[in-house]
Amino acid sequence: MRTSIATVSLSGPLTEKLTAAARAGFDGVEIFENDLLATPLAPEEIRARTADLGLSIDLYQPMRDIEAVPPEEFARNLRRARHKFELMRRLGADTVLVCSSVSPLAVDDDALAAEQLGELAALARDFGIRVAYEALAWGRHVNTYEHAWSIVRAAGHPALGTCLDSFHILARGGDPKGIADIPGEKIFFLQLADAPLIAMDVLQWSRHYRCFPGQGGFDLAGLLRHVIATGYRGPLSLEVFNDVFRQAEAGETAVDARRSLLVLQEATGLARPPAPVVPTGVAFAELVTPDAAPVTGILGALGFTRTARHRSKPVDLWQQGEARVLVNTGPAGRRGGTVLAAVGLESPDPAGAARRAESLLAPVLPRRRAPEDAPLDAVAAPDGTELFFCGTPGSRAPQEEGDAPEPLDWTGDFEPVGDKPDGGHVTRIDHLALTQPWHQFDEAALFHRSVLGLSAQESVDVADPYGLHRSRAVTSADGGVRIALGVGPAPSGDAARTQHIALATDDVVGAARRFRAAGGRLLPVPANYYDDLAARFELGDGELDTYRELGILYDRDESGEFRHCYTETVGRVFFELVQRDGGYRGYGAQNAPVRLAAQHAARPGR
Ligand SMILES: O=C(O)c1ccc(O)c(O)c1
Ligand SMILES: [Mg+2]
Repeated sequence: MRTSIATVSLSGPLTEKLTAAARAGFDGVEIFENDLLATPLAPEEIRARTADLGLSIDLYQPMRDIEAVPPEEFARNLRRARHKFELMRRLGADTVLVCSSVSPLAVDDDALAAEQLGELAALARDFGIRVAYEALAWGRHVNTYEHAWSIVRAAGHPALGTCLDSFHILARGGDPKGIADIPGEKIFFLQLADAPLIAMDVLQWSRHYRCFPGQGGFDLAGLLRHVIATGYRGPLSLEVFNDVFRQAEAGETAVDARRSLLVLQEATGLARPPAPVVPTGVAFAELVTPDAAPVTGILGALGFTRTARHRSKPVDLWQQGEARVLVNTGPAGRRGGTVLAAVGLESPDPAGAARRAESLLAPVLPRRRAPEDAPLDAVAAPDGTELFFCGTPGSRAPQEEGDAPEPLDWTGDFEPVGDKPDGGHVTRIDHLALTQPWHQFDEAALFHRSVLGLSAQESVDVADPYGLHRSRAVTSADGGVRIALGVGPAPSGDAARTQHIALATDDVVGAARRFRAAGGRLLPVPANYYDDLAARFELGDGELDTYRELGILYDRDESGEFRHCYTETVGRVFFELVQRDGGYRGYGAQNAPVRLAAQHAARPGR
């Protein structure tokens, strides 16, 4: 089916919105009246511009407060409509959206509404235009899709149909089953928007918090199935009023938007992108840094050993158990300080994972970053983190003739340096925590969920001394891959977007002691935290003292316990040591405000 996006969903002047929509691969746009009023382009120029970009103008909107009004008012409305129909003729747009009246002049009289909408449709038909009548959730008398449809049916005019908008239907708790009662050819337009499930005034909710399908809590796939069943074959159009998208870069938002539609189309059988290939583990985390010493000092104190060096680049492999950290001092590090620039994901089918990613519009990175590198498939996540699809441990290039020569084992690029591991306490990477740019949190969650096939957990808010920090983990079923996506208080520059590598250990006390004995500095935690811990939990003898001494934080849920502590921060990056016991699945969110405050306090200059 054709895809479309409302210009109100994107930021910038109309021309930028159109370019962004076209580049992201949309087939058409809904032009919002405000965008038209504000552009210096004549309607004919907009028409030419959209045509050049390969876009159709699928809808002009909105026309407001038309129906169920006294005759003299309706005469004025028709005059207004005639102007707009003339404009639409110049634009080359053939469908206009009329939303249900919010005017105090409107009366609760369906017969009058039907009669006047019929008259409007008769006028529209003279211009070759169709009228799509939409129930706003806060319409004065008409606020459900069933009601709007019953008026359209009563009017019985071929140029009058209805426009369904998922937000208005689902925000009021409407049942989309009834959509099946509408003949497909009378659904003139379909607008799709999701929204987070928050209790608030429906108009404010609609105008500020809509989001793209899959980013909120509505069952859009369920609704869409009902619409498809009617035989509707018009565009799937995104109409998303959102305060963040109004500010974010239009090109990025448009890609996020199109990805959301692809995922929705997949969920409803309208599209068949390559199936997701869920990663099974973290092959490596790669730090890029202008100066290796601070990072390798921490890694060494944590018990990591430099086991190998890249054959041709200034990249070292530091390893402990199954945890592998690459330290790259190449040119990239001279730009942005110390950052977690790349993640290697172990995949049972790296090429399939890459095909999935590409089909969902993930930017594909060159397979070889240098001629001597193993040709790994890689894509960029929304925050720019490079994701490499690596083979699973032990996987080799297919050896038989005709097989693609894929050296899936990236470690082949590395030459052992002979240093032997000396027995630290770290076993593997438990999770990676990546703070996202302020405007990309929802996009990042949808990206990791849909592109990588990970499951998104509940989003949690934690207090930071300078604002709120939101966090949402995306994980594989067995916890082999866990990525905690976060977003800090806005506006936060790149430097404030911390990233951390959480390292699993079976003995966090031993690991912390080893780190300290080797000269590492753990994040100090205030005494008040431990007084509170004593009040909340009955811990064993001496346990609390040990935690207090080392700065270990503690949490417990129904299924298990969590103990964790933090290193100092280098550039944007720090490390966490975590010990999970029992089936604890969280990340210590309860402790995050204390940790965030301690990190602020530890910043140089405070
Ligand atoms: O918020 C509004 O006014 C508005 C306008 C047009 C729409 O299609 C809509 O869903 C809402
Ligand atoms: Mg709408």
